[in-house]
Amino acid sequence: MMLRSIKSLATSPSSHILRRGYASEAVPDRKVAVLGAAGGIGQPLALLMKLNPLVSSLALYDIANTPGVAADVGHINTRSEVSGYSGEAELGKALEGADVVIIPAGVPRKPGMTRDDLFNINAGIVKGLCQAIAKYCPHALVNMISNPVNSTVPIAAEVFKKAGTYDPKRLFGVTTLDVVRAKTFYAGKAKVPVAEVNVPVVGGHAGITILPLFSQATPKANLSDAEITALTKRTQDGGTEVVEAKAGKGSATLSMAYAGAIFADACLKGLNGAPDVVECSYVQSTITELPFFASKVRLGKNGVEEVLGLGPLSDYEKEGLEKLKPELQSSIEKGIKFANQ
Ligand SMILES: NC(=O)C1=CN([C@@H]2O[C@H](COP(=O)(O)OP(=O)(O)OC[C@H]3O[C@@H](n4cnc5c(N)ncnc54)[C@H](O)[C@@H]3O)[C@@H](O)[C@H]2O)C=CC1
Ligand SMILES: O=C([O-])CC(=O)C(=O)O
Repeated sequence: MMLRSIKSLATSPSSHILRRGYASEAVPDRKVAVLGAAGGIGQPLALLMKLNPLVSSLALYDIANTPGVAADVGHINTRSEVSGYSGEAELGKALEGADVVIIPAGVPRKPGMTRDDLFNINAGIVKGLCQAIAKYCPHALVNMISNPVNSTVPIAAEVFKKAGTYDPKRLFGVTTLDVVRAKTFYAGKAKVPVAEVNVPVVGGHAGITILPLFSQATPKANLSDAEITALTKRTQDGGTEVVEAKAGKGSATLSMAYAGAIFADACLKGLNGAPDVVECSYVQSTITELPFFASKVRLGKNGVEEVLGLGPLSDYEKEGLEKLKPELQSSIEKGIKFANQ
């Protein structure tokens, strides 16, 4: 309740003094760092995090072009102080004191590529960034966006293990865009208000490893098996749909920034002690035999508070779950092997 009233104060144009007076007491200071902040996702994500009243300090890091993004975003009259950091020598300063680190650094797909085709370049980028996180902000919650998420999260875990800083409660693969898509597509097909829709999406974040659980979607709708199959396929191929539409100019950036901002906001709310913060995320998990798996996760003051189970699955979803396991397992193993060589 208190948080909500502060939020409305923070968005009221005449609230500067009130906001300073109350917000510093009621809303803790939180530093968020975005790594890859000058990119297609990074820029709109920086904007959305600048609009988030839970953020007091926003650090924007990239290998180049960050001063311009930081100067631009920094003129927006919201709570957070913005600073830009460019080049590896400034990475430590960007990370120091961060509560949440969001990583959209790395190359995106072009038509005809799979997410796994990005492995060779992005694995090394993520490894280097995670080594710096282990050094400069080992307790931060890490939100991994860089693809292939199915492998980059296991890479991050191995880097943190080697550094002696690994805490599985603090490492998240961002799969929120799959949920965002599933909600949009379901609302369209079921003709229900999109703002009311909930659909868990489990598994991983590539092709058939993305498993939307439309049998658990609310509000309930009587969709045929053929409609559920088509919705499932569209959700699994959502990224490819955007890659093809952009025709060589990259992959989803705006919808991803939106999804990334929702997930980071949930992490911040959890850190601040808000109750019942639940989002799907790809985390270390024991709900299947796979060591990393996306499912609903309850977020709290230390990151993951509870990894929630899958709930009842339809026969179609049970089949999808079995089909995805070999691919997800091999992407996990590929990440672990890379990090340890
Ligand atoms: N998890 C998800 O649902 C999604 C993930 N992605 C992934 O996000 C990543 C970024 O996508 P875009 O922003 O479209 O790419 P982009 O190429 O527009 O931006 C990437 C940024 O990363 C920066 N970068 C490269 N190496 C870096 C390093 N060592 N440290 C810091 N920054 C570095 C680049 O300078 C660039 O500004 C891709 O791997 C893409 O596949 C994209 C959409 C959805
Ligand atoms: O498809 C891609 O390459 C980017 C991505 O992960 C998504 O849009 O879901």
